[in-house]
Amino acid sequence: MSPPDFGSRVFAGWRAAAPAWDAYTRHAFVEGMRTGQLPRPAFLHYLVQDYVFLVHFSRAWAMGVVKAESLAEMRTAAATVDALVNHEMRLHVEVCAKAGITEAALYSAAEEPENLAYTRYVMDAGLSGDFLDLMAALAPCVLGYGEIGARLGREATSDVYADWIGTYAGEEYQGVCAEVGGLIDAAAAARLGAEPERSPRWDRLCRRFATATRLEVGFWDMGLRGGA
Ligand SMILES: Cc1ncc(CO)c(N)n1
Repeated sequence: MSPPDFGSRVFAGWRAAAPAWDAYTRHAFVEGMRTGQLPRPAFLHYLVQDYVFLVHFSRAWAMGVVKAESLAEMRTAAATVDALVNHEMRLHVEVCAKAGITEAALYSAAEEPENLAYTRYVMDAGLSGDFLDLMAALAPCVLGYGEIGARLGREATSDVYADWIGTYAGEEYQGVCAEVGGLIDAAAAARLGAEPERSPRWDRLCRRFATATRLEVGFWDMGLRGGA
């Protein structure tokens, strides 16, 4: 249950088929957090946008509760909503408070186009598809940050962004990733059978995952722009 695949065969397959995966997980923004060279204004711009991202991302996970087809799926989706709104977002609120940005200002921040595009794409995946379509759009976010966090936890050469790295490298977030990896495999097995790669739905699911991965690259690009 450890990165990079969090014990999930389906995630490993989707990840291998997403051309932009390394551009996402090794983006200049990520490397800037690793070395501490990322300009603070870029980080804060990203973090404010990410707060709004997480509001909509939580709504998308809540749609997972709606689209679940078993109590086990419902439980994991509900637990992920809780982890997002009651734990992960604490990072954003606390770091921004130190920079003089209130939670009310975070909640009402104007969304950048890259942010809008990504969250509404994920929401639409759930609205137009089933639980598995939704999971393919959600997976790059959850598990990508788990992979980035775990790597930076090992490889960071600076403690400037230790709060961020600690959130995603920490036991709690890594535990969410392991649980979501298991959820995805079970969801795929229930709908596509024991060899999901052979299902006629497989290519479309890979494309969804690859598109969400490209939107993650855009999100980091947007963050860097905030430092200019
Ligand atoms: C853009 C983005 N992707 C993934 C995560 C992880 O939840 C996040 N906080 N923000």
